[in-house]
Amino acid sequence: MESLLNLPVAGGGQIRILQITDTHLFSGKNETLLGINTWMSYQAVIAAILAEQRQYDLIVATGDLAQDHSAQAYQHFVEGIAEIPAPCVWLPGNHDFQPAMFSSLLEAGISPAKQVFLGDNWQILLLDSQVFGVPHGELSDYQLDWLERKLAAEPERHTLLLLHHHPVPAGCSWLDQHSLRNAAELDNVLQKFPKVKTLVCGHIHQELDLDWNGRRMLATPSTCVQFKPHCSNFTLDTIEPGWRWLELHPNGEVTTEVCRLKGAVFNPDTASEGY
Ligand SMILES: Nc1ncnc2c1ncn2[C@@H]1O[C@@H]2COP(=O)(O)O[C@H]2[C@H]1O
Ligand SMILES: [Fe+2]
Repeated sequence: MESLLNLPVAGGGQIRILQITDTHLFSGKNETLLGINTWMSYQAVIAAILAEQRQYDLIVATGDLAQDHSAQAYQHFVEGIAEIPAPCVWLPGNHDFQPAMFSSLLEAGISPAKQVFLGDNWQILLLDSQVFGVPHGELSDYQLDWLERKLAAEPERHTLLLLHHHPVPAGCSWLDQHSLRNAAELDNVLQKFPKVKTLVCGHIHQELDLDWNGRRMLATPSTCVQFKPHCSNFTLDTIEPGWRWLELHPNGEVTTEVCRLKGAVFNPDTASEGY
């Protein structure tokens, strides 16, 4: 688990990251979540990413990759991601089953590294905020200590911090009960490290770009169902599945954009009340 991935960066030092999140895949490729076939929407997202012809140095998968705990679901994830010519790293979400996730992804050559050096200026740290069996998140003392050690050991590097659960209210009260419960403890650690300016999460199935005590907190659409922003009760959105690219600049700045599929091909069952 302590393994470090050290990736060279070509050209002018710009680092190009692709974020894929909340694929919610099943063991069967015909299974659906709230009316959307998650394998088909994932495949459509991968095809759209390839059609854009952007180059990536790294893919980050930010949790809820499987919906049913099965090894096959993780193998389906690999089948899709293998089409994009870049290494991939991952972290778990509330729905993931880490024994199957770890071994299926490792067997496919996907590194379990939770620290990635990208050239000389940047690192990516991936946190595990899963509390097994419940939708909300929490960072264990081990995770918080690990984070502090990794940040303290690399004071010159800019750090992009990834975790599944949102540490700041998203504005949907039904989702905010499932947020990172001990965000204040994360904040305490990060206050010592002002070079951590950007956090990226998944989980809330919507695009978000908020300030969190002077840091930027980004959230990204799922590759399947979308949740409607600013709703108190569970509400699906009919906006298309998506993904995010990020460019990390040598001076610590981050450029980013969310992209979505075109055309209303994947229509969720808006009458459903949860899962
Ligand atoms: N109707 C609901 N009310 C509250 N939470 C829900 C509802 N339906 C699903 N959830 C949980 O909310 C979570 C938000 O995103 P997840 O994909 O992690 O998984 C979801 C479920 O665990
Ligand atoms: Fe989640």
